[in-house]
Amino acid sequence: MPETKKAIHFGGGNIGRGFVAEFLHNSGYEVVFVDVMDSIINALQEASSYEVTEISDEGETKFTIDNFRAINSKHEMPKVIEEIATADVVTCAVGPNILKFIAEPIAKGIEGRKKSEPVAVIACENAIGATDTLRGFIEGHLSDSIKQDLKSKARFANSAIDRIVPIQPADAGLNVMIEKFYEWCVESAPFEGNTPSIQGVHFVDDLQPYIERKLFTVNTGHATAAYYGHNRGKKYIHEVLEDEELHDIVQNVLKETAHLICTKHSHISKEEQADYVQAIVKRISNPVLKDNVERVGRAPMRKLSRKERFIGPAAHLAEAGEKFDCLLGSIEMALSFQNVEGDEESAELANILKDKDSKEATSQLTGLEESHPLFGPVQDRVKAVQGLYRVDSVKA
Ligand SMILES: NC(=O)C1=CN([C@@H]2O[C@H](COP(=O)(O)OP(=O)(O)OC[C@H]3O[C@@H](n4cnc5c(N)ncnc54)[C@H](O)[C@@H]3O)[C@@H](O)[C@H]2O)C=CC1
Ligand SMILES: O=P(O)(O)OC[C@H]1O[C@](O)(CO)[C@@H](O)[C@@H]1O
Repeated sequence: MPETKKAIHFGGGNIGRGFVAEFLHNSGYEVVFVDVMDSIINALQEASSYEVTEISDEGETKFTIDNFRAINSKHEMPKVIEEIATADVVTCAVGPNILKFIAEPIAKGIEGRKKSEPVAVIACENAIGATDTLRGFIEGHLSDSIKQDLKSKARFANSAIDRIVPIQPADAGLNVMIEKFYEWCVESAPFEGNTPSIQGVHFVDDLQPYIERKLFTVNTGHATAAYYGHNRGKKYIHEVLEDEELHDIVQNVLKETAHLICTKHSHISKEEQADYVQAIVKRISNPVLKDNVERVGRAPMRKLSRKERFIGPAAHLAEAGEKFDCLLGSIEMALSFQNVEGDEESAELANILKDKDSKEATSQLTGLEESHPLFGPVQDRVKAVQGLYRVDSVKA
């Protein structure tokens, strides 16, 4: 009998249970969830299965996920390390800011590797180069000798992951309702011909066009809808898209990023990108998802950072002397996403905008250099949100 494959997955949240674990399970892996939230781990330890419901225009399809275990890394870190030492795959969907916290057990599992085959490490976060970032943190915990021969112990592949998983109803327990559409692209080169077998994953030679197209279309459009929607008092994303003015704003922002994507990645034609944009707008307009603007807008400081969905494309466009004023509107709305209940970054953003002058705030929030052609236009939006035009001009 063939040996069962084992995947360790950090983050038993929405995308973890609903997407990553579903694919791993359907590909024959035993999934070991690792999380720090007692309620999720206890529920996973008590359950023998849960349900993933895919929803689309054609109706619902239910999948049962079983063959999993769960470990609470807050209390049982040695067990986590032990599991990684014998795993085939390690994935995570914890949020880009959490990668540094999961690096140490992965490093220790790699140090204590008991399998002759290297473990495949794939971070499933909405960020460019998330696996590279995780690898950097992992290497900080590895001995020099292991680092020199890391390829024989672990292979690291970046990925782009796209599927909308809204906040689940309070009584859903472990069950997850998820859109039917998915895209999970993973770099193939790090595996040197021996890619892990995960059904539904699209292994690609060059991830850059996929991750940029995804982040600068799906996430730019979605977050634009969220921030404008929050500003206009909308509750759900589909309500934002039902508003004609806001719908046009989202489409116009995506015209700017489409121009960038087609210019930068010449094999993506204007027609192909236009179709992709309309498919995305249709996805995010789906009322069945009942996706809250606060969920989609969560973590505004991460979303305003240098390589992310607004500053990333706007900086490229500004450098090329191209139009980016619709993206500036999204940036201004993101800056206005302050003190939202349950969102720590939105409170920190409010404090920065209150305590710092516009130059310091622009620099801290966006990571742009003052000499960058985008700096001035963003600083103007920062000033507008601060309502400090006169104070700033006195300071300058
Ligand atoms: N929800 C979505 O539609 C999509 C989310 N993503 C990405 O997936 C990631 C996770 O998103 P969601 O699942 O929506 O969030 P979530 O909040 O539902 O899940 C995150 C999970 O990580 C856990 N966690 C936090 N710190 C941890 C640690 N130190 N060790 C282990 N687990 C830890 C949390 O307890 C939580 O269960 C994010 O990077 C997000 O950008 C990507 C595509 C779609
Ligand atoms: O934490 P983030 O970056 O908002 O990730 C969730 C986003 O990813 C998406 O699922 C798109 O794949 C959107 O639903 C959502 O806006």
